Amino acid sequence: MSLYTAELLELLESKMISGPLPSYITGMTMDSRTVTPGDLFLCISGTVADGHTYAEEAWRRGAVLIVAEKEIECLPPSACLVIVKNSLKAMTLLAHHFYGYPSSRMNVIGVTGTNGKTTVTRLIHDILSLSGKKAASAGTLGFLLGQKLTPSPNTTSDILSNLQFLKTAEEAGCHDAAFEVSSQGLLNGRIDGIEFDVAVFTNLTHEHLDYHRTMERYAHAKGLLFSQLGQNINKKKYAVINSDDPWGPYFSSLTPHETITYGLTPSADFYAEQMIMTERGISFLMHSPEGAFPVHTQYIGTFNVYNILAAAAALYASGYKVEKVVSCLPKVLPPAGRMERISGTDGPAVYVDYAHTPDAIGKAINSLLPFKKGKLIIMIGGGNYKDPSKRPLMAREASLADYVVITTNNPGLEPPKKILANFEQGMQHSSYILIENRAEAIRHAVISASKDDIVLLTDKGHETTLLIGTKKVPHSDKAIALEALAEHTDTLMA
Ligand SMILES: CC(=O)N[C@H]1[C@@H](OP(=O)(O)OP(=O)(O)OC[C@H]2O[C@@H](n3ccc(=O)[nH]c3=O)[C@H](O)[C@@H]2O)O[C@H](CO)[C@@H](O)[C@@H]1O[C@H](C)C(=O)N[C@@H](C)C(=O)N[C@H](CCC(=O)O)C(=O)O
Ligand SMILES: Nc1ncnc2c1ncn2[C@@H]1O[C@H](COP(=O)(O)OP(=O)(O)OP(=O)(O)O)[C@@H](O)[C@H]1O
Repeated sequence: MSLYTAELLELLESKMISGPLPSYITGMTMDSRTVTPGDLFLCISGTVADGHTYAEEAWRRGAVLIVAEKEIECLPPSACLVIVKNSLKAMTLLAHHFYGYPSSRMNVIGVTGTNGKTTVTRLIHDILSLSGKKAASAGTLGFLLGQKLTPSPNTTSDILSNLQFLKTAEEAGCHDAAFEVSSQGLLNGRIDGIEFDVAVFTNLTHEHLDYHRTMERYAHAKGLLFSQLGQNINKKKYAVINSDDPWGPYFSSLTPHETITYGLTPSADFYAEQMIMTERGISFLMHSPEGAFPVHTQYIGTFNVYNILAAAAALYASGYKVEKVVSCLPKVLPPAGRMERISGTDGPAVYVDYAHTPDAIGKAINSLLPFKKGKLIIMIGGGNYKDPSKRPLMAREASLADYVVITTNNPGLEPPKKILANFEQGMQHSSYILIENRAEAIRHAVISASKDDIVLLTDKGHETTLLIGTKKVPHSDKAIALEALAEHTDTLMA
């Protein structure tokens, strides 16, 4: 793939060019470590590093054009440097042109909210795949095209990666793509200019307040997705809104486009009733603008009823028949590490989950309470200075369980004792224990369980590393729990 440089640079209003302009570029990157010969390298000033300091390395690796915000002295005169006012904005403009505006021809669904983004995007992806379509989704679990998964460091990746993914998806014959859209991603321009056709709001509760400071500012950041949806009023687009969430009306008000609501109340366009919960999954009757359909799923928890309604409403807004969507649901598996039951039928029931907000902890516990025969044991954790204000609230929700194991997760450079003390402030009863080491905490939670008990390990889900100090070490809640469980079940059965 290549593009004439002169055509590309015409997009930039004010720029200063020095050095000989190459005729064309063959790629674009903002990371010197990924430069291949013929690339355009964009210097971005980040929070940890400054891309301008890597310009010379990029040039040595074969970048033929450097776009930056200032002069770069170490570049040789033979290098072509284009100076712009804002390289992030320039990158967005250039990238849309370079990748050929794929979102304008595709159906792009953006999913935002505090909890449920991964679950809803994966539901959309898997339902489409099961109905024989090539589907794409992007989020915390990575970029998924068909069944090919490429990991990504962020929930919402940078604009270059997003556009490259959309282009690859379009070329692979994919018409629909579902993106998880985080508040940080929105504020940092990671989805700027992408033409969304459907924007989904799941819920808004306490999270990331170290970053946003207030719920109003957090809501404003998430709302940018809905404002972006409103930019092209000539095209039919939809906002899909959880009408049971107190923030629902705020998000609907941000777009002039049609709103489709979902929830558990009959006034919603998509609503659920007659819910039957078993340990194997939820069944319910889904009312929709196309009629009522019985739904059977392998998901557990009322919160997943909301996620399923959100996915169904988003697919309906995308032109798919509700009956077809519902017919695929029994085969859709929940994403890895989300209320994933890792134990068999002998011994305690052990679940690995990704709940890391007060709301999610409360909902995860409530989803298991109907099946409780003995004790419910929960493990909660946190670390690395990530929104310490949510910790006492998480502990308060965790107090719904009979026994609470409080531990760290990715402690990073934060003192473990301080993390545990933060959680301890919110405990509502005295049946809890503080264990700094996460692996030890998992083993303790599992061996404290009797045959009829339930163990819920939260906060880590699918992740496979643990940040200790500045080092990432391999770690899996699931693997440690399975090992402890195998030994413990033998003892219980002996
Ligand atoms: C604070 C923050 O948002 N950081 C994001 C940001 O990194 P940054 O601006 O700090 O980048 P940097 O490391 O300083 O580097 C600056 C520039 O130098 C370049 N560089 C750097 C090193 C080098 O050798 N060569 C080189 O060219 C980099 O490629 C970059 O262009 O841009 C990077 C690329 O897009 C992101 O991966 C990174 O996310 C970090 C990992 C992160 O943890 N972000 C969090 C806050 C976040 O965004 N979280 C939300 C999830 C929220 C949720 O749902 O829970 C998310 O969407 O992931
Ligand atoms: N609709 C929901 N309401 C409340 N809690 C939910 C909901 N959906 C999922 N959860 C809880 O949140 C956890 C994370 O779910 P999911 O990964 O779908 O959310 P997310 O928004 O993608 O999170 P993140 O952006 O942090 O990756 C789940 O393991 C579950 O405990």
